[in-house]
Amino acid sequence: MSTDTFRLTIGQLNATVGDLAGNADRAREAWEQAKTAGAQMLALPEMFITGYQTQDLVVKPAFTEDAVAAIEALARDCADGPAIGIGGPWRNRGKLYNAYFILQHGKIAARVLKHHLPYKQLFDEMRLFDRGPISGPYRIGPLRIGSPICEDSWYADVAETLAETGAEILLVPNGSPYHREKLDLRMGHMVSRVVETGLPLVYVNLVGGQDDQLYDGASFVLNPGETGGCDKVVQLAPFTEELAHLDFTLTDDGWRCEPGKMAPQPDAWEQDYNAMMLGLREYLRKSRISRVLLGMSGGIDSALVATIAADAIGPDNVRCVMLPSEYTSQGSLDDATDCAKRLGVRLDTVHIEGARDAVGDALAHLMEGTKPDTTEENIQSRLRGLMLMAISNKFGEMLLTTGNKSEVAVGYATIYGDMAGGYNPIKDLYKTRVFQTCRWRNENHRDWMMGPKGEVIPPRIISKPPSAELRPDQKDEDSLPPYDILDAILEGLVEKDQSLSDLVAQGFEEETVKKVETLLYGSEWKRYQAAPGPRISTKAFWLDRRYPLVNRWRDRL
Ligand SMILES: Nc1ncnc2c1ncn2[C@@H]1O[C@H](COP(=O)(O)OP(=O)(O)OC[C@H]2O[C@@H]([n+]3cccc(C(=O)O)c3)[C@H](O)[C@@H]2O)[C@@H](O)[C@H]1O
Ligand SMILES: Nc1ncnc2c1ncn2[C@@H]1O[C@H](COP(=O)(O)OP(=O)(O)OP(=O)(O)O)[C@@H](O)[C@H]1O
Ligand SMILES: NC(=O)CC[C@H](N)C(=O)O
Repeated sequence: MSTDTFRLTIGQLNATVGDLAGNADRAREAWEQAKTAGAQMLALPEMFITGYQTQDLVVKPAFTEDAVAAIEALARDCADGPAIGIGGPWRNRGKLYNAYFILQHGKIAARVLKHHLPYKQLFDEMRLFDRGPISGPYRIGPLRIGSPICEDSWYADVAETLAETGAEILLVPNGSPYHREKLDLRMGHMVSRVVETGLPLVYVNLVGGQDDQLYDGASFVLNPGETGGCDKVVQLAPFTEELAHLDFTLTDDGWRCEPGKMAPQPDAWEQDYNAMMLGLREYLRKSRISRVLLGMSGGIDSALVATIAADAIGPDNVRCVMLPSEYTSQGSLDDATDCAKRLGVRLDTVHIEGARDAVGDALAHLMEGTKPDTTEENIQSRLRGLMLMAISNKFGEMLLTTGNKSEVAVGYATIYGDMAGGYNPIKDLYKTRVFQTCRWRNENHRDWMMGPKGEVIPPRIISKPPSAELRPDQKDEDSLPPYDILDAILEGLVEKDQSLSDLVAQGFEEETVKKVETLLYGSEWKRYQAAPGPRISTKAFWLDRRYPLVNRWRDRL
């Protein structure tokens, strides 16, 4: 065997949390391909055997025992061929580690332990795992490989120690979730590691969805540059499963990877749309649900959710339901029909006036003497939820909710009403971005979309003023600030953790800023009961931002 070349196959693959046998099968298939391609090693992402993130499941000893048994079986099955690097949990002397297992000649030949445990944003690994010591490099054939595990590569020390102890390349297995512009952030850290160590770096990321998280893949390889910088020589596409065979050659300056595939990276609008679509597709597939339904009001939010659903699982698997009352305008009826037709999805109609009157009659003796208020509006929303859940139960279709991030942030939705449902594809998309996303989808079609090409969202739906149509002539802007102002204030409070005085200094009115803060803190309890949805920002409402449900603190101005 040559001592100055090395073929490394990387698997940018999709693992399912808890499906140990299924994940091991995927690893075996990839190994067969690596073997056929003459590779000396197959590298899989972080925690590939268990899927990622496992949350507290990994704390259960029976689960980690099963995971390690699956890794040992994989080692035995793949004894004769390339080595395998695969992520999994490792329990030893009362401690639990996030580890990378190196399988060779039928056995676990080495174990690398994660040193830096991420605990910010959506991560809580300090709570789950023990911090491992910095592990040294391992040898496969002619090559000494160092493997900082994901977060380990965001700091200088692990890579530096590996370089000092003889690593000749850095192979970084990752479970790195998507958010807007994440690739640039990762690239910044990885370029630093290459410049500091002078070693080539292979970044292998998971792909697929897990709960609210999207793993976008987008794996890449960096070679050290001649003048102290570095060169990207391989870039895989985001959001797709892919195996790549990387050829390393020993040069006078050390090991270098031959240039390979350079997949273009789509712009942020496309990546966000892909993430929301894949988030829904993956949540359904991994939950073994094949059909969805949603209430289609003729408004923009439900139109976008219907479009994402049609793209995710095909128009034939999406049912839209119009549930009109006397406040529903002819325009809304026409727009819902038009949108459903353009998307090729089924549209049913269920009237709510009769049920609403029946509820009103049943409650009349208690409500006597009270004035109409949001109570009556919420009854309509709840009746829609009830009807939609009945259809869901009868036909096995999961109900989607349709609240955008601006509404979710201020609690502008009815609990047990339009909040009823299992998954919300636009939960992390501010309303101002909803408009732009609809325009983007109307102008762009990709082969990963199962819905039709063209202007699938009627332009009128995009241009009309948003309304909940729960009373005559109602407009969202009657009770909320205009969405451009609302979203800018929310981004300040949520994404940037700014103070009210920061926002007032930026020119927002004191009264508006205070109102938005009151609505945001006052609706924490609602979000706790809300459906999950794909995370596309750095502060999604779920694991990124964990606020008390009871909270009397308000910022001073
Ligand atoms: N901390 C807490 N923990 C648990 N429950 C709490 C609570 N605080 C109030 N509650 C309960 O929650 C109830 C109030 O919540 P809820 O019933 O939802 O009602 P509420 O938030 O008062 O009203 C719903 C709002 O959403 C708007 N909306 C509704 C539907 C669709 C849209 C749209 O355009 O998308 C907008 C509607 O115009 C209205 O402003 C109270 O009756 C109270 O019992
Ligand atoms: N007439 C209706 N028929 C069917 N579903 C409805 C109807 N009205 C409201 N809904 C459901 O409740 C959700 C919240 O609706 P609402 O119209 O009150 O506010 P919205 O946030 O502006 O949403 P949209 O932009 O979809 O209208 C809608 O997205 C839809 O799923
Ligand atoms: N799994 C990890 O360690 C991920 C943490 C890392 N900072 C990332 O988001 O990419």
